[in-house]
Amino acid sequence: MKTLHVQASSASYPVYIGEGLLNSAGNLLKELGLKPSKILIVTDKIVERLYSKELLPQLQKEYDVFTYIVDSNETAKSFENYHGILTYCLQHNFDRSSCMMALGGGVVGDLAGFAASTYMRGISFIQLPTTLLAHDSAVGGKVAINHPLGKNMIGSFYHPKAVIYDVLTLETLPPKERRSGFAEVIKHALIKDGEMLKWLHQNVSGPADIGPPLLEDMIFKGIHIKAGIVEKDEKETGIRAYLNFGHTLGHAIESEAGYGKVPHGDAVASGMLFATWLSNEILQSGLDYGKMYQWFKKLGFPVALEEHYHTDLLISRMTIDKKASGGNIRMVLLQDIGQPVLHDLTVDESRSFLQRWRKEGEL
Ligand SMILES: NC(=O)c1ccc[n+]([C@@H]2O[C@H](COP(=O)([O-])OP(=O)(O)OC[C@H]3O[C@@H](n4cnc5c(N)ncnc54)[C@H](O)[C@@H]3O)[C@@H](O)[C@H]2O)c1
Ligand SMILES: O=C(O)C(=O)C[C@@H](O)[C@H](O)[C@H](O)COP(=O)(O)O
Ligand SMILES: [Zn+2]
Repeated sequence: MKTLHVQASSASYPVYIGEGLLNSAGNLLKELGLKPSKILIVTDKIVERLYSKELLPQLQKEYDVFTYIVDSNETAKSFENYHGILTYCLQHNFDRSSCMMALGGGVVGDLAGFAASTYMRGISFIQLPTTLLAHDSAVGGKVAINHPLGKNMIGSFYHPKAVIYDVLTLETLPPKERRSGFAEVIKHALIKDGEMLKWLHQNVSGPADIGPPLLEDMIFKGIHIKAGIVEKDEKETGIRAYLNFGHTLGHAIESEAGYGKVPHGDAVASGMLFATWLSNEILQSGLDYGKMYQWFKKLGFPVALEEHYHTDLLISRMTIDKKASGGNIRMVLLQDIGQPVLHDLTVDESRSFLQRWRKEGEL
């Protein structure tokens, strides 16, 4: 088992990464000094079927354990499920010393984390990630649900007490979800670490390479980069916005398509291509857009926006992005690999760049 520590301004906690950790979650809780009166495991239908048998028996020996199961996709980050979890906790007499555990990917992590952050003004929360993407979502304390008008619009900053990452669970992760998670791995490399980007490029040339033996290293390196940024800027007053590279357009695609239609990482991959092209246009960064485009294409990411996406509608979604300020759209661009910068564009400029990228960015 490898352990990383996140040392944010308001909280510090361990991230355990290793094989078979779900079986020892009960012992890890004890090591953390947690003695929850009750535990609510929030999970989705697919993950419950695959992994509740690994987690539940040992917890049930010592604790009063309940399970709340949601649909297995982005639509689960809803007001209805948020309300449902809180109601369930009240009905089952959860108190301030109770604990919530998110078993699954970023969807249940964000949903359960937000519920935990507001139930009785905050109860303990543990992340048990089971997707590659969750190397990003389980660390750093952003928790949220979606609004029909925009992604993650209702949320808070609330750190888990620990992240327990059982990498054996990734063996059952479908290729589409591996690819989606790999987008966030690439993002971490692009914004911080040129050497990591080279390593990824050399070792991952197609979808089949997004698996063992590289997965654990990708997770470790990605979390290391993310934790380093969160430690310096927990509440996104500055550099944390770099972690949003590719997300300004990415989130607009997800909400415009309808939640659950486009995997988060696929949308972010399109957004990263646009932001890379834009960096060359605006900052003359000289990034190798062609190489990135061909790599993304081989990996199976959507490299061009499907025609049904209306540019004006995407732009109007981008104006309600959380980074937007003073009516302008704030983009994360790259001066170079590992050198992100924030750049504001007017709505008209954004529209005209997006129109041009849709024509000129497809190779
Ligand atoms: N809070 C953050 O900092 C942060 C960071 C990145 C992404 N996110 C959010 O994370 C969400 C996406 O997370 P995700 O990609 O993990 O999606 P997800 O949680 O929907 O999981 C993807 C799919 O994989 C299935 N699955 C999960 N684990 C599995 C396993 N081990 N084996 C087989 N199937 C498995 C799930 O049932 C689901 O169908 C988005 O809502 C995004 O906004 C949040
Ligand atoms: O942790 C962060 O900060 C991120 O931006 C990580 C992103 O990958 C993630 O998708 C996050 O949920 C986006 O946050 P938002 O503030 O743009 O909703
Ligand atoms: Zn993301």
